[in-house]
Amino acid sequence: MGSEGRAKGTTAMEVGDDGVAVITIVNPPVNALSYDVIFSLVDNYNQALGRDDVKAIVVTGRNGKFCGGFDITAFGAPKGQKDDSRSVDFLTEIIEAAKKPSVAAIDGLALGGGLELAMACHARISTATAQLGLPELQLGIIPGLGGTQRLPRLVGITKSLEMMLTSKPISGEQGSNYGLVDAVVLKDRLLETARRWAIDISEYRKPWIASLYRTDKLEPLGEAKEIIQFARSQVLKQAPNVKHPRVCIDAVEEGIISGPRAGYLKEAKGARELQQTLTSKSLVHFFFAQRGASKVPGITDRGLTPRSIHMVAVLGGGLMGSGIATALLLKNYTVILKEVNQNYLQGGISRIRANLESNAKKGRMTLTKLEKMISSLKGVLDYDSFKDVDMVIEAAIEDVSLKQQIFADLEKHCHPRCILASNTSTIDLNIIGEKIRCRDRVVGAHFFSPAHVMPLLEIVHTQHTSPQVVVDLLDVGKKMGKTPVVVGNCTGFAVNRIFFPYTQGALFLVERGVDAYRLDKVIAKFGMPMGPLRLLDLVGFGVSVATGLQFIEKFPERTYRSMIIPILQEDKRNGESTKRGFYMYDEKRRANADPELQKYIEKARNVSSISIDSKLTSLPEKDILEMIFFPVVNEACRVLAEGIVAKAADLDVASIMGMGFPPYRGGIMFWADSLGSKYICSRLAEWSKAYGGFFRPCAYLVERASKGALLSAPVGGSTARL
Ligand SMILES: C[C@H](O)CC(=O)SCCNC(=O)CCNC(=O)[C@H](O)C(C)(C)COP(=O)(O)OP(=O)(O)OC[C@H]1O[C@@H](n2cnc3c(N)ncnc32)[C@H](O)[C@@H]1OP(=O)(O)O
Repeated sequence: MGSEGRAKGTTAMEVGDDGVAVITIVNPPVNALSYDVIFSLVDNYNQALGRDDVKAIVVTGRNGKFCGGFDITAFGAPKGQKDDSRSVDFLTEIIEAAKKPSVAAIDGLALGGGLELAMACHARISTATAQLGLPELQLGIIPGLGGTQRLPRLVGITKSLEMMLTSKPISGEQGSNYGLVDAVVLKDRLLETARRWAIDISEYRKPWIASLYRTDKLEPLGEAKEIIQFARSQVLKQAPNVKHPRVCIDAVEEGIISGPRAGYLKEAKGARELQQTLTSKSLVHFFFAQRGASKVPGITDRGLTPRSIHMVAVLGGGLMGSGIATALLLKNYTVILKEVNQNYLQGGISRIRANLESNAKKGRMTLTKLEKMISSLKGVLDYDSFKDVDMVIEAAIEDVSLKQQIFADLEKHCHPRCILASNTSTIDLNIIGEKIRCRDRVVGAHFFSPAHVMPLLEIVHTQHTSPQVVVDLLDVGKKMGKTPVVVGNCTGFAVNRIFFPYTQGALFLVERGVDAYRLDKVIAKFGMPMGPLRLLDLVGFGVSVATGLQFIEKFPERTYRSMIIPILQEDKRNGESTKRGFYMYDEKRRANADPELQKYIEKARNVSSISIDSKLTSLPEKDILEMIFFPVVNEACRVLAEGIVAKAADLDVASIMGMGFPPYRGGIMFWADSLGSKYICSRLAEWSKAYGGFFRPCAYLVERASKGALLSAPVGGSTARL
């Protein structure tokens, strides 16, 4: 709460000769509204309102950032009743209802409580690039300082619901088009314009507007009800497992039907209750876990600064390589694409162009920008131009000797500081770099398909990789808009290691009599984008067989050997690409159940001498979920215990961004801890007795369970491979 110890942020007030008090929020890095900031803001406001030499007030934020919203680190912190009402009421009572006008001068960002503060002011002046939004729903809560009431009154119900339900901000420029912003100015004119505007309001040359009581932007009641009903049906379809989007819509609706005061009260109650939910705690955990993922002990704490990377070569123009090249071009890197022949090269370039064009079609860039990006791409068939590149990302097929040869060639043709990265998803990097001398430059840059869309980047670090190279790649990853997770070197690294048991568990259950389509439905209902069998179809059986072989070799004692996929392959069923796998696919790539699947499953049972297990055929949903996800938790525990990741939260990020684990469950380890290590271990032990090694709980899990300890509590000892 900040009343004890050092204050967490403050505000500064300066009164000018023009009679304007400028109150500046000072709480780096994003000027969040901590309780100390709120109290200081209230105190300065009261002073300004009481002073005879102050005619009007301008609120702004230090260092080009208006305000990043309520201080998320203070969520759930104990606070007295008095503090609560003081922080909620001051926007309406002290700012909006004051006898002196307020103007918000916005640069950088006005998010959450920051935008709510700005909306309580009587006008908003912004730079064109500032980001304005109410992203509270991404944290499992709703706006709590009047946002659900004021935003619809400033931009209309449709736009406000879109902004809140997607958590996406709009720019100052767009804000001006929608009516959220009163004027857009250059950064160096911001304060001056806001001051003048404030004086103009106080002297009645500009309107004195209280957003809460505006109605001119609201759609007519009948239309409003339809919009709200539509939004409600959409969130029920898209986010059935969480309630905060519905609470948000309810608060908006209350304000429209019963007036802004009633809406405000409904919002305050909803916001307070939602903060205590597991959903919100999970999403807040994910927020900090994402930011924590790029803080790697022993690497990012050495004071190294990233070197500048301009030119990147991508080796291989297949699906992965072209996706990586697209992602680089989108962030203005110069890219060299190398292929083995003209045909493949042309194919790669066409794929990149198609990716960029699809971005342009969605209105994300102009055609001029697209052409400029294409002009930053050079296709080559040899290494002649590699002497100038700062980083190479190899994205050739998963063939060890081919990759070894490529890296040996790269060492000859690239300058000695060039970073040599491989996009391999499973192969040990020490083997890939075996034939070269400069192994400190070798690093894994594991992107996920499609690379220009998927947000995760797994940075794989061997015992030879220099910390500087990891720091450089972290910087490139962030500039590409990815969330990087740094992991140690092993078969499958972190993501594929924990992903593998997910599909294996499904094959195990199906072979023993669980209905394949029911299984997928149960997993999708839990919140995964699709069930494991649909996923196997999507990825293609070739990839899963290749990965499976690596796992059988490395972890034979716990790799489940199912015959279903090889038997499907015998009939040229390779998944979605062949229009048949576990499902059959129509022209529109829609997956439909295939009655013939049963025939293949029965054949697999015969070949492996497995019979249907009557205990499993009518397994309740809860047991299906646990039998699929507990082996994943078990493998995640091994990855943590081996020091492949620095902390459990990294696995939460990896599972959400790499596997599609629902973010509102906080990630695989956070979710597991919500169930308890004891319970998970006991279930695995029970299944392992009945069904063998695939389910056997690992030593780490057994140890945590015996103490009733959290799986995410820091790991002791010196096993770390980072
Ligand atoms: C009552 C109200 O209705 C409730 C609210 O306001 S809830 C809060 C609403 N605000 C938000 O959701 C914004 C959350 N923040 C963000 O989206 C992004 O951090 C940002 C767009 C502000 C900045 O992004 P970026 O420049 O990439 O920097 P980023 O690394 O994310 O953040 C910088 C630091 O600020 C911290 N931070 C960002 N927003 C914060 C906030 N609202 N509270 C506390 N810390 C915050 C981050 O944790 C990070 O800390 P670290 O350096 O120790 O890791």
